[in-house]
This record gives sequence, C-alpha cells and structure tokens, in this order.
Amino acid sequence: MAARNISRFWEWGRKIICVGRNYADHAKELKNAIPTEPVLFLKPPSAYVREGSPILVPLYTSNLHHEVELGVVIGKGGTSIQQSDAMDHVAGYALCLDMTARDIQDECKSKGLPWTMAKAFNTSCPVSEFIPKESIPDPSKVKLWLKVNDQLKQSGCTSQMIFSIPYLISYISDFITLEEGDLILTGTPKGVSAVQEHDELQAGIENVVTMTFQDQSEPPQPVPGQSGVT
Ligand SMILES: O=C([O-])CC(=O)C(=O)O
Ligand SMILES: [Mg+2]
Repeated sequence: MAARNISRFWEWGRKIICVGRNYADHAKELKNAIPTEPVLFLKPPSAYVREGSPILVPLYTSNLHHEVELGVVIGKGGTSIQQSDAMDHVAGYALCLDMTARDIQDECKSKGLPWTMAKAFNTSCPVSEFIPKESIPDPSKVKLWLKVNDQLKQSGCTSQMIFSIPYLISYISDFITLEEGDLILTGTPKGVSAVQEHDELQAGIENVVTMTFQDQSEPPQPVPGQSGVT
C-alpha cells in the first residue's frame, strides 16, 4: 500500500480535538469565565468538509454560528509530550471552522449536558488545504479572519490565545495519545455570528491561505415507508 500523505490528513479518519474559550474576547462575548485550564471537546472524522462541498445546516438548529480557528496537524504521535518537544510533533496547519449550533449548545450548557449535538454534526469542521509547517514559521503570530457575504465578522491573532500551541499539545497528550493525522482546533477569537442557508463564508490566514464555503440546509431525512422509500 502506498504511504499515506499527511497533506490529505482529513481522509485518515483520526481525531479532531477542539479547544474552547482560548481567546478572552470570545469567552467574554459569550459571557463565559476566562478558563484557567483548557476546555476540550471532540469532533468525529465525519465532521470534515472540504471546499467545493456545502456546510449543511442541521435541521434542529436555528442559530448556527461560525468560529474561525487555526488547526494544528500532528505529524508525530506521542503521549505525555513535553512542551519543549511539542513543535517537533507538528506536521503543519489548516484553517478550520468550528461550526456550532449555538442554541443547542446553550441548551446543553444549561442542562449540564455534553456539546456533541451542537459541535460534532456532519460538516461541522470545514478545513482548508494542508499548510506545511514551514509556511507558518511563527504560529503564535498568525492573523485569522472570516467574512460572511463579504462582511468582515472575525479578525484576530493567535498571539491572543490564552494557552499556546506547545502548552495545548503537552496538556492534551497527557491523557489522550496524539496520533499522526490528528487535528487540534485552537479556539476562536471574538465576532462569532449566525449564518443561514445560501450564505457564503470566506476565511483566511493572512498571507497564507483563503477558503470559501456555502451554507446549505440539510435535506429532510427520508422516512421509511413514505415516498417510495423502503
Ligand atoms: O464558543 C465555544 O463554543 C467554545 C469554542 O469552541 C471556542 O471558543 O472556540
Ligand atoms: Mg471553537
């Protein structure tokens, strides 16, 4: 079998580990406390969607939000990785969206339930092309932006992160073994807002990459026994 190519990491079916509330301005806009430890959640590999395919708006939400984030692609796996070695485990980056059904997340938060329905649905993780590590020499100074229908909504810099990339890799790997092809979403800056069907989402990392996605309503699920469906 041919060796797998990390530049198509989304096809590998590995973990997507997301960090929440890693920018104080975003934690504040949602009235969350500034975390003293990373807030983590997961998305399944079925969350990946690539340019050319739509972001499907789940039928059960009426408040789907965009969150633009820097993704870190793991190149060398490990457990209990030291912060000083963490960057040796990085193969590269990807620009990512953490699509979030905010109404469902609010409901889950109020009931003390996990965020799975709000964060882990199909197409909840749009990703750009793979960005080799060399293209971002300093990941702590990356400028991210996102526009909805040409209107700038989010603009931030990874220098605002509460927990750095080496810290996050070390922290996560203490209890989740990192594997080649895993993706870490590092959190969103402020400016999240609602999107609707037919909206165009354009996002970029300044001087590195841009990507464009369209929102589309999830088609109603066929009901067995109706309309000729058996
Ligand atoms: O706002 C949230 O839902 C938490 C999160 O994912 C982030 O801060 O990026
Ligand atoms: Mg997020």
